[in-house]
Amino acid sequence: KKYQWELRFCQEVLDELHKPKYQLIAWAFYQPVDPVALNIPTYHSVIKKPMDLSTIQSKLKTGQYENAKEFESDVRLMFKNCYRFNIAGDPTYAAGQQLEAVFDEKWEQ
Ligand SMILES: Cc1ccc(Nc2c(-c3ccc(O)cc3)nc3c(C)cccn23)cc1
Repeated sequence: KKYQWELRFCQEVLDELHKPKYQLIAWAFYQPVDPVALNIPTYHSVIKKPMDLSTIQSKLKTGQYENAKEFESDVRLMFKNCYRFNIAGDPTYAAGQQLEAVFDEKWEQ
């Protein structure tokens, strides 16, 4: 199908974000935010649509993305959530900015 190569590129970009060289800035995004573990009980009242790299990976593997646009909007949602919940200048906010820059670089390659 014509979207096959698009989705193959999405996997390539996702693999890039998981590379060890980005671990320092990506690790907070590997798994869903755990409000209990992180002691942020307000998280789910602030963030209506949580998103993270493991959820994106499973959606890609189970054919839940029709095309690259749908994949990209989940990646952007993940970063928007990070900027909405975290405070500019905080480590996680800065990590999100840096990881989004890596994504942008690879995405528009
Ligand atoms: C008190 C407090 C303040 C900020 C945070 N941010 C944060 C987030 C986070 C990621 C994405 C997101 O949309 C929201 C939060 N992930 C973490 C992790 C893995 C460790 C430490 C802090 N972390 C945690 C606790």
